Amino acid sequence: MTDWSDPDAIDCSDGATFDALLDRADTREKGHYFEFFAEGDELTHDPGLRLSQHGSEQWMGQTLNHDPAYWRSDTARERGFEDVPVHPDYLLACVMGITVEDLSEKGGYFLGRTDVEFHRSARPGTELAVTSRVVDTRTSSSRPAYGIVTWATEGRDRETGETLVSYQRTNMIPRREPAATDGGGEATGRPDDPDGGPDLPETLLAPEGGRFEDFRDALDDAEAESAAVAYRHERGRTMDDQLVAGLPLATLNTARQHHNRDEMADSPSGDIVAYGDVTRSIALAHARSDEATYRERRFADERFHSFVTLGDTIYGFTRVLDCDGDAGPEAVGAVTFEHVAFNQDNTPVYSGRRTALVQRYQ
Ligand SMILES: CC(C)(COP(=O)(O)OP(=O)(O)OC[C@H]1O[C@@H](n2cnc3c(N)ncnc32)[C@H](O)[C@@H]1OP(=O)(O)O)[C@@H](O)C(=O)NCCC(=O)NCCSC(=O)C[C@](C)(O)C(=O)O
Repeated sequence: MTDWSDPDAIDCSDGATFDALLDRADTREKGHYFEFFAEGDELTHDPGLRLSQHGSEQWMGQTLNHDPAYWRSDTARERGFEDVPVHPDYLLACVMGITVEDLSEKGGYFLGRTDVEFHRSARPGTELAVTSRVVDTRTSSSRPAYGIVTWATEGRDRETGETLVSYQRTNMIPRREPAATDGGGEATGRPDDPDGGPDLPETLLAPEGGRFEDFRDALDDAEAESAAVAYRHERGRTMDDQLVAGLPLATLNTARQHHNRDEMADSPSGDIVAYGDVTRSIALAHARSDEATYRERRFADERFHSFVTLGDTIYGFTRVLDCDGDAGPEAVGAVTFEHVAFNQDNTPVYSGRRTALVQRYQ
């Protein structure tokens, strides 16, 4: 009779026997299926994460976000920070990263996010406390293997209890008992146009520079010429392993989509995909490199339209929607942009509206 306490009871040299053994073993599952979530449920996310200067600098370097206020104390102070804070994209990615184990580790893709508000900046060393509330659940009509869940999430400073950032995000989440298989067709790669809104005019203007007045003057010119203020950014960034797998893991984002090629081979994307926050941060970096950003304010209507996989290159396109000269301190004005990230085939992969305070000419 086999002695099951014998360390040699598992014969690793015999592939077929081991295969049969795996077949009989239950898998201790991670994450939750769609059915787990009920509207109104509150979840406290336990993974500890301390925002670090290294993490922030690594994120900024890899995503091309080079705003000196997040690297250097002299510029940080000039811009009204007490000290060098972590970059807001890193903060947001970390707050979301540590929710993944509870909310979306089971799989299914990040579809969109809205009402992203930065309440205060965070210093390196801040320990996070993150909670989420289930806002909405519904089954997907086009992809019966999935449900669609929306959560409201708040990231706080664990020591002071102050809210740092809050948002609502929506994911596809696999159903425990899918109505059918995947059910959906290939992603179209075309952004939805929920309003069926008008196309952009023929004439697209670019602002002369990156200061508040440049955006305001461009909008005034565009109105006079029935044009739009919309332009491309020159830089591109090819998705390598560090971006696709490394950065999400550094934020404790355990979604298999980013680091398990084996599991993802049978998924709708067929391969690992970039964390949405990495893709968006790269496109925003391209846009910020063409503007004198003072402070990030808020994001709305963020959508992830198509997969980004290893080897794809991310470019940015920006449209200026609005300028508000009365917002924020005297030396700045608020500009609302629509940013689109697109790949080497000009396929949009992300879009979202962003309001930032932008410096004026002194
Ligand atoms: C997923 C794909 C294949 C679906 O492609 P499709 O052609 O089926 O597309 P769809 O029409 O855009 O959407 C399917 C359903 O979702 C709904 N929907 C869509 N957007 C929203 C939204 N914002 N709010 C509410 N609902 C939304 C939409 O209304 C529809 O509902 P229906 O099935 O009942 O008709 C396609 O959209 C795609 O390729 N998207 C890109 C996904 C992606 O790469 N996301 C980022 C990476 S995953 C990630 O970062 C993971 C993370 C952060 O780690 C982690 O959550 O754990």
